[in-house]
Amino acid sequence: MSEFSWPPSPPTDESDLDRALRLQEEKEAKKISDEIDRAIEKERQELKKRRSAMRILLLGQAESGKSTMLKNFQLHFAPKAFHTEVELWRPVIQLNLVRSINVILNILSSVHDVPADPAARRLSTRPISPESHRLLRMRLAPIRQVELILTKALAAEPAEQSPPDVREGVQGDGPVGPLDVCVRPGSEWKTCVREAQLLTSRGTRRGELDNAAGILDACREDIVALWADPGIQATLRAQGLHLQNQPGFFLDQAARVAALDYTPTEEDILKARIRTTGVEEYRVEMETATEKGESWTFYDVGGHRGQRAAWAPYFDDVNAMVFLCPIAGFDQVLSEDKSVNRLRDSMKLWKTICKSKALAGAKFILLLNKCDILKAKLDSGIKFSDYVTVYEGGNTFEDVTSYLKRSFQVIHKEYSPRKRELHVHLTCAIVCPSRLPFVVHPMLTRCL
Ligand SMILES: Nc1nc2c(ncn2[C@@H]2O[C@H](COP(=O)(O)OP(=O)(O)OP(=O)(O)O)[C@@H](O)[C@H]2O)c(=O)[nH]1
Ligand SMILES: [Mg+2]
Repeated sequence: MSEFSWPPSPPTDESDLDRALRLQEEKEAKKISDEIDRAIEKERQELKKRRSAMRILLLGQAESGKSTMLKNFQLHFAPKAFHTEVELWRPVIQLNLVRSINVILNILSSVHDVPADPAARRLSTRPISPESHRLLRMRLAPIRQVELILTKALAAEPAEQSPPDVREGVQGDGPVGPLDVCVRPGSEWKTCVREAQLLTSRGTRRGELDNAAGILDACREDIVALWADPGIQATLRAQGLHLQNQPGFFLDQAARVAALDYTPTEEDILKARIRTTGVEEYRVEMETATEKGESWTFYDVGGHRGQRAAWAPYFDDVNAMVFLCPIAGFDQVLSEDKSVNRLRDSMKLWKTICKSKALAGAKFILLLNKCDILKAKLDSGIKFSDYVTVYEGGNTFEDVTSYLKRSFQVIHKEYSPRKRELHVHLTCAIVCPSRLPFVVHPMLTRCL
């Protein structure tokens, strides 16, 4: 036995009385130690129970990154559950890709002359489409069928086809913009995809999803050529279209996404776009060693203006509120109201949330999101002060973000019904592995 082992070995000359006393002391010591262990375990269980009761509300305007932040959180804390759903995201991402392709095809047909009949061509005032574009459009015509198949498989709403208006923040007038994938509330779309995939795996007949994947694969080279074509890029620029900054942009990954054996990566899933409708409840059953056994409930809301009335019933009952502001939207307008600047809408919304008495007891976390796009915009020369005219600082990422941080903090201080701590972070929700869970989790844990 080592000299440090406990309890120490009794002396060799121990008398009967000493032995009885020693055994008594050891019994007492064990009792105390067991009590301490029990108290620690009880505290641990109680903490776990309280954490299980953790309810977090995610708020922010549409496309601010709420659902993405939740996916990122799941990826980190419940990776097994996240990975069981990888296959379900394939048709969503394919649909995201296909909608971008169809937007380009719509634009090409709206700016170029198409009539095959020479007489009609002569009468048209529109520029003649280059032969290469005409051929691409012809060969990519089956992509419209793919959009129909995937829209049906996801039980999604069909997208507006015209006008093909996807300038910054302008996604058509209709309820579903040409790039937005809008499915039924909750995870019903997952059930639909599961059913469609089951049909395919039974092999009784070729599933619709297989047909869609087959067409996409056959069109792969043309899709890549469409996006790489300098003439098409120039047309998009001339129309003020920056598809790269739009949600669910996968054209730069087309060769991979359109392949028959495509499997979504974690990053693809974070980039995939599905518009949230209503308020969706998600339970994240934590799998990581320290948090194992805990279950956190998130309420992920739809951020479109028409959805915001549904938020209020959830205010009373949450421990924490995470507000996302997509700060890259300073030069964009809302898709639902083109007269409203996105950043201004976010600030107004923030003020309303700060003022809310029902949320007065909740901890607040503010995530200034889409920092990657903000940086790219500022670096490309877009002037922040052209859109926020009161801003007099430099056009650097650091200057702009510290101004935004201050502005949000001032609103919070001024309008909160009572003094409350505010945690503010600059984030990019599509990065993985991300710092986001490490930032958000400790702050949420402190809310208990
Ligand atoms: N580049 C970039 N894209 C992001 C970031 N965060 C989210 N996105 C993308 O932005 C799009 C919209 O994000 P969502 O999470 O669906 O937005 P939301 O707030 O849930 O929107 P609603 O459900 O309509 O309220 C998705 O395609 C995301 O992948 C980010 O930090 N950077
Ligand atoms: Mg959402």
